[in-house]
Amino acid sequence: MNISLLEPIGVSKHIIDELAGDLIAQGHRFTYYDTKTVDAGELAKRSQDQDIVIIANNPYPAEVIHTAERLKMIDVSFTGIDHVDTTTCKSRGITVCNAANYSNETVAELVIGLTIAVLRKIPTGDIATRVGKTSLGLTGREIAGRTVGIIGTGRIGTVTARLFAAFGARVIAYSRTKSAEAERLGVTYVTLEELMKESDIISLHVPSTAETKHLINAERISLMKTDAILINCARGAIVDNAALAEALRLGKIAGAGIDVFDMEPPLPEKYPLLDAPNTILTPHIAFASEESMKRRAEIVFENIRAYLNGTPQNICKLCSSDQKPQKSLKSSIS
Ligand SMILES: NC(=O)C1=CN([C@@H]2O[C@H](COP(=O)(O)OP(=O)(O)OC[C@H]3O[C@@H](n4cnc5c(N)ncnc54)[C@H](O)[C@@H]3O)[C@@H](O)[C@H]2O)C=CC1
Ligand SMILES: O=C(O)C(=O)CO
Repeated sequence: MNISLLEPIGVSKHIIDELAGDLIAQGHRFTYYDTKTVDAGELAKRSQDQDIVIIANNPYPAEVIHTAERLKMIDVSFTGIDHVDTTTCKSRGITVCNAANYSNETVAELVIGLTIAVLRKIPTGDIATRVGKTSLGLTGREIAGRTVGIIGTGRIGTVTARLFAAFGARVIAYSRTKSAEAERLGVTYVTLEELMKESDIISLHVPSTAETKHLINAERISLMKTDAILINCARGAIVDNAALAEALRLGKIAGAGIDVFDMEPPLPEKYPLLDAPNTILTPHIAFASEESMKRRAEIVFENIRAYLNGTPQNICKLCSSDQKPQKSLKSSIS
């Protein structure tokens, strides 16, 4: 088989060589590209004559998939596969796998970090200290005793629930599928409306699909308490970010911690959240730790071995339209 890693995945060439060693020994041809590309034409060139490709950040659109006539498997070194044209993959019978589980703790820890940074006004405190000011006006709030609402209790949402529970928060959740682990931790499932109304801290952990686009819109934001905060380490499209920025500016909610946007950073100068008050922005780094980078490289190569052995793992649902929106939890838990 021709196997190509089309762009770097956050570990050194040395680690990639080690991970690809047994595939090469078995007679597979492995190609490694160490330059990033955002150009679909170049991506198509790199994909030509390949049976299996490993991808990362770059969108993998229909035009690229169509030209890669031999393609059988796309190994996405991400958790989210929203940048891959899964409809075309489905029609071509191409298997799409992801790197599920590689960054559960890493993402959940950034959620906690952003929450504390917003509640305790850490960036403002940092600036105040450097310009010789006092702690005046920097009284923060604790996580302990607050209600945290987790939207999407899958792999990352469940770890996030565990960390918040360890801080002494009451954790409630809304999710298409319930997590037995979350329930064991004492998480209570509620409707989305109840979650929006009752939570002091809301953290998003659903994938970006047609159903979750602007799940958090102006109407739902208006249900939030005026002293509540929103954390988004999932995908930008899940939130109507113009509506969020407006709510922050008008003081309808108290703050936000945002790692993901409608586009990948760098953000345009006029991006709505850039001047929103009490808001901390990070440039899509929730996934990125030394530990998670190593894990995801191992997982993508395990995915290839499993596929070649006829026991594929981490296969993704290929069409978001397969997923039914959740109207109320009772009617849709699977
Ligand atoms: N900012 C970052 O660096 C990273 C972001 N992510 C994002 O986090 C997302 C979640 O990852 P995992 O927890 O591994 O996914 P997962 O598939 O384990 O969990 C997703 C959860 O969302 C629920 N869900 C899906 N559609 C829903 C809907 N319409 N309404 C209610 N619930 C719904 C599912 O039932 C499931 O419980 C990824 O899809 C990705 O977009 C993941 C890794 C890093
Ligand atoms: O793994 C993911 O889904 C990510 O967002 C990594 O950037």
